[in-house]
Amino acid sequence: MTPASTLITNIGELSTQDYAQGPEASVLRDAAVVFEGERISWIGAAADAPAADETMDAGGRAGLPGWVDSHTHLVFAGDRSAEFEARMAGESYAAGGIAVTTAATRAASDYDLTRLLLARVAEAAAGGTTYLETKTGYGLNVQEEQRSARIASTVADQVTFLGAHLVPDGMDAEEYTDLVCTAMLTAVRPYVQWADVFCEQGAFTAEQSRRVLAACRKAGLGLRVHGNQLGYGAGVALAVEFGAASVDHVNYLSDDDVAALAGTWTGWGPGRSGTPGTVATCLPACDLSTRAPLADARRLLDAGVPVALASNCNPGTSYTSSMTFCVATAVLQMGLTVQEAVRAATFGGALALRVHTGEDRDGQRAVGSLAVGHRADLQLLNAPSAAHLAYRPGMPLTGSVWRAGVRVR
Ligand SMILES: N=CN[C@@H](CCC(=O)O)C(=O)O
Ligand SMILES: [Zn+2]
Repeated sequence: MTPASTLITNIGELSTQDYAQGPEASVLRDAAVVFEGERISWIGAAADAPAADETMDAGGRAGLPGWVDSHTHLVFAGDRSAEFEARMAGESYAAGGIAVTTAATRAASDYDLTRLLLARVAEAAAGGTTYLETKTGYGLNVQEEQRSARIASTVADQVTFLGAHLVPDGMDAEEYTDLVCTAMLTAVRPYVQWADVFCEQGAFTAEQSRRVLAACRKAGLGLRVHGNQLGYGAGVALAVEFGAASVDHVNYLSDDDVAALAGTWTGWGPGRSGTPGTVATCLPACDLSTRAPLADARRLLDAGVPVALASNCNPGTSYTSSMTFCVATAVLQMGLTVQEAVRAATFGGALALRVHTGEDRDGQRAVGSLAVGHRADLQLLNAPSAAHLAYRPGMPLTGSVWRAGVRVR
């Protein structure tokens, strides 16, 4: 049973990602945290910590918010390791592989799809992920997209409708786009908070993407876009035009794309209130698995665009939910500092999902940073500092993990 209050003390380095007092003040030494139920009730110097029902000594280990994985595709069945092997032998990635997963997903029972999803979420939690979004997109007809959305909504923190992932075999692209915007949208609507579109050659054109985004916005959904993954294109511009919360992949960006994203953040700053703009979500595990150029997160941050790091866990382009792998790659190969990478994988993801604030909205507490009133999502590393995530890549550094005050590892 979870005690009413828990004190975790002797945390050698606590990266709170709470910029209310500025970035420097967000890393505490010799710190402690108190959870009451699902929320953080106290945070500060270990020497000043109040008593609690239960105490845990962190032994000088590092603490940080649980990872917020803002981009996954976890509702699927089947295996595409042959496609991966072919890619490693020189084939290039094409959106058409999605059809293989669609066939396997449609053939799976509700029980099997739920079991697979639960196992993937448990794997992510074991790696320190305490909040995650997942998408539909392997059903691709009204009944199957609704089924994916329904199953996802029982397990994931947030669900995104991605009916516009690929035009299924045998359907005309225009007719399918109409279906996504009408009957399919109505069928999934009770189960989802967001809509997404794969705006790319081989998937949906800019015009089709625009129709999907307009219909989903009218239905009251928040928007996100898979954009600029396989080449330069309209994804970023559309995301900005529609006020999307994020545009994801962003491997091929023109100067205009970067400037447009930066423009959405005018008047907003970390630690201050204001209306957030469009987050650029980088997916390094996907870039490596598709042998694509790593998204230029350094350029985005330097231009003033907040970046999220996410796993994009899916069977085609990124079959891993390891956020520690993404963080290590961002530091070692994408030019981010350790704190920038940790921030992108915690606060950045929360910003992309609009759960970064401290308001207790519909039972939703802020995640992605550690402060009084936020959800008690904490991970302790088997290391004295967050730097070890990149200093010792591939090592089993995830120690204890709490999600909403409950120990999950
Ligand atoms: N790019 C589009 N969708 C997924 C890949 C889906 C698949 O190939 O199964 C992605 O984000 O990479
Ligand atoms: Zn994706």
